[in-house]
Amino acid sequence: MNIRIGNGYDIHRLVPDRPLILGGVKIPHHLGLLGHSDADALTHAIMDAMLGALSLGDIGHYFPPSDPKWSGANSLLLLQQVDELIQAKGWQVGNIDSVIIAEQPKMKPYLGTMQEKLANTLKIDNDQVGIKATTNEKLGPVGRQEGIAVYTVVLLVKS
Ligand SMILES: Nc1ccn([C@@H]2O[C@H](COP(=O)(O)O)[C@@H](O)[C@H]2O)c(=O)n1
Ligand SMILES: C[C@@]1(CO)OP(=O)(O)OP(=O)(O)OC[C@H]1O
Repeated sequence: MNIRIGNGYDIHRLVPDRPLILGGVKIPHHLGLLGHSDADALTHAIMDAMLGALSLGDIGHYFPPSDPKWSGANSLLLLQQVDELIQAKGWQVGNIDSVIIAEQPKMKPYLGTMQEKLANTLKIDNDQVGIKATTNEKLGPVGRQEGIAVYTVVLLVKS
């Protein structure tokens, strides 16, 4: 088989005094995402989808939240490591499709820069990285702006 598909999901709580980082982009907002690392839920969902596509477990296995080494970690650097892992097994990213679910702030002005940063990290073209945003129509914890969630699908192709 020359293609494999994986899906990823992540959610992080929105709290004061933390940066809001998604796809390696720092987004101005009065709340940020809580986590052991930089809490970049978009990059985390992409890594989980890449690992899932090859049945390689999840990011917690490679970067345990209990390990001080990953405190404040830049998730793009973790993504680079996951990419190296799949490449060593003979695979590369074909395309990514992600949706960020956030009531606020508006993501649209930052989606292009997220796309560029993720594509640069993975050494693929920008048009191989799709990122969309939607609100949760004020429903549930995401709708109450208690957190931001991300769903991702990744297609891997044999290199
Ligand atoms: N955090 C968000 C949420 C949405 N958008 C953009 O607004 C459009 C409409 O969103 P609805 O949830 O009301 O359907 C959406 O298609 C995005 O273009 C955004 O930028 N940031
Ligand atoms: C990358 C890690 C490292 O602690 O980041 P966290 O900020 O803990 O985020 P989470 O998505 O809960 O789990 C993944 C972890 O492996």
